[in-house]
Amino acid sequence: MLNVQNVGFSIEGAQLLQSASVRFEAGSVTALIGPNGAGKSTLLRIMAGLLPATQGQVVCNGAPLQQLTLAQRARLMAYMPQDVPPFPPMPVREVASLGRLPYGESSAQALHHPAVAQALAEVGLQDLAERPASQLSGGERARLMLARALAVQAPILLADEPVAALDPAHALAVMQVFCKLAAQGTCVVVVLHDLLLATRFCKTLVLMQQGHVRHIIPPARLTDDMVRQTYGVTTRRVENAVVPWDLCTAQPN
Ligand SMILES: Nc1ncnc2c1ncn2[C@@H]1O[C@H](COP(=O)(O)OP(=O)(O)OP(=O)(O)O)[C@@H](O)[C@H]1O
Repeated sequence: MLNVQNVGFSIEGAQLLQSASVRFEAGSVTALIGPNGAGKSTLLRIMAGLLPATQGQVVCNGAPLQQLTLAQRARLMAYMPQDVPPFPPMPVREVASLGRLPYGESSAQALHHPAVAQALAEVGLQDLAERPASQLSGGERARLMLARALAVQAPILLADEPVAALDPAHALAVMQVFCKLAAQGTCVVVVLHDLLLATRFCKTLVLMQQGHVRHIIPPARLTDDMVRQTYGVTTRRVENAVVPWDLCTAQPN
């Protein structure tokens, strides 16, 4: 569905992404994992068409991304950014309804579209729907950004650290929503630092380090050595999921 072909990105002499090639399939949840500064957000932003690749291309359903119009892209892909901006004092429901903008609906239609109510319920914000968004806590703001993306009901969902600010219950609920969407055919790509959630819920892991895609593997093939070499931490296992456990005495490669 989304084919990243030999994509690189450099700026002011710094090579942030090196010849990345990854295919993201419909009906699956893929995690982009890797340490701070590995290039995960850069790759996600290029996939969303928000940053132009300086090498290679992203092909979406057979068409290079730059051949799609902005309107086509907006309906095809929903994007949740890593940084949540301060919201104006408009109601939570209205912020979520901005996800309907790509469809040219009136604000009233968008506000009452079932996708908006569903998105708010999926992130557990239905009871705060009429509250000014400016009053939300950090985790609630992150959930609202996700609700706005979910309200698009796009076949591709790109989310940058959607659970980083969430408590365990909401983080689990959001991962379950991603799995449900994947089961309905959505291509979900999510940047995660939580290896437990990544290995438990995602079908594929794309392990990045220093601008390189190091491994594209199912969670079962994520070895302790890979984690040690990439993050400099030891691991424990809970069922089949990986938990970072201790700092290695040796520096990571
Ligand atoms: N304009 C720039 N010039 C030079 N380096 C930059 C520029 N913008 C970003 N970088 C660097 O590019 C690297 C990749 O950034 P990116 O945001 O993609 O990392 P990330 O894997 O998402 O990290 P994190 O987990 O911390 O969010 C970082 O080391 C960052 O400092």
